[in-house]
Amino acid sequence: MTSASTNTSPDEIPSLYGPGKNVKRVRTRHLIEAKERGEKWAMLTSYDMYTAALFDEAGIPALLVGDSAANNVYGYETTLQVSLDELVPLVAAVARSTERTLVVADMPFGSYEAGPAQALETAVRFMKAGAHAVKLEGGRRMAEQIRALTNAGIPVMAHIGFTPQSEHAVGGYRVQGRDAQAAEVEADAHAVADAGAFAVVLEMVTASVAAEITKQLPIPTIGIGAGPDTDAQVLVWQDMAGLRRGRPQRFVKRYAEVADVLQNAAKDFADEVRAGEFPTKAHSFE
Ligand SMILES: Nc1nc(=O)c2c([nH]1)NC[C@@H]1CN(c3ccc(C(=O)N[C@@H](CCC(=O)O)C(=O)O)cc3)CN21
Ligand SMILES: CC(C)C(=O)C(=O)O
Ligand SMILES: [Mg+2]
Repeated sequence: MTSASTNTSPDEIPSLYGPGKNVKRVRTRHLIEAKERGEKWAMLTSYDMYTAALFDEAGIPALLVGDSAANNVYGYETTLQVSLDELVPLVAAVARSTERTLVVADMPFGSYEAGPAQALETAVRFMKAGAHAVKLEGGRRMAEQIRALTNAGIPVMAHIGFTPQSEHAVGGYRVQGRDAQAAEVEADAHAVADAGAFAVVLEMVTASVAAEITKQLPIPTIGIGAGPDTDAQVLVWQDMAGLRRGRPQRFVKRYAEVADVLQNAAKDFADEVRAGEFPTKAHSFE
């Protein structure tokens, strides 16, 4: 994609691939090197061409095609309902629309739990669609899958702490790592790093446990509701940009009110059509 849609030159972007870095395509090693330099970075979700191109041009070094497409694209109640067939075309669209960002495909519920062979089959579909890495939920219990994918040349981002796909086993949306549970989350973090994961998402983990894990692991930690001390942060873009209405989760900060902008545009359009003000001669053909 060209930069026609923004006026930001790639050279001005203060990021992993900013001035002097000249990184053509962000690789997993760049994210690991950023940790070594103490450079923090941001990941966003993306599920379509325009957001992918805009976030790529904005210097976001990693984009996640999340299974959160379930409730942010497809209108399902939870992530449990979205299928691999529904996610593959979104991964392909994001991959086609970006030049430099690392595209991570989130493996949906039911597409990897059966074992390494199933996980490999799923990951291969995503890589053929254009992904550069895959993500899966689970710590110690997914070590075999992480190792199998890594051995096949597929970078794996792990996801521990609160794992939405296991909502029903976990007993709801609950903060992980309090009290005695801290040791469990830490054991998961070490297990995924030892199994070969290049990064790990920590979701709704207490800030102190996330900080401790971040200090101990050689790979970057990416927090969502995990406090300020992880190496990176991730948010669902519709939450971050205020496209999703309603009370945001505690861990969300809204950086725009896109819902208002978009709805006002729709209202203005409809008002002008009703009033006979649109289209004018300028929008018409002789
Ligand atoms: N739009 C969206 N944002 C997300 O962050 C997100 C998704 N969708 N879908 C997949 C998962 C589900 N996630 C979620 C969704 C809701 C809460 C939530 O309601 N949290 C409340 C209560 C936490 C508590 O019980 O203490 C909060 O206020 O943070 C948390 C994680 C994170 N992911
Ligand atoms: C919230 C992030 C980490 C995620 O897994 C998703 O968007 O599906
Ligand atoms: Mg997910």
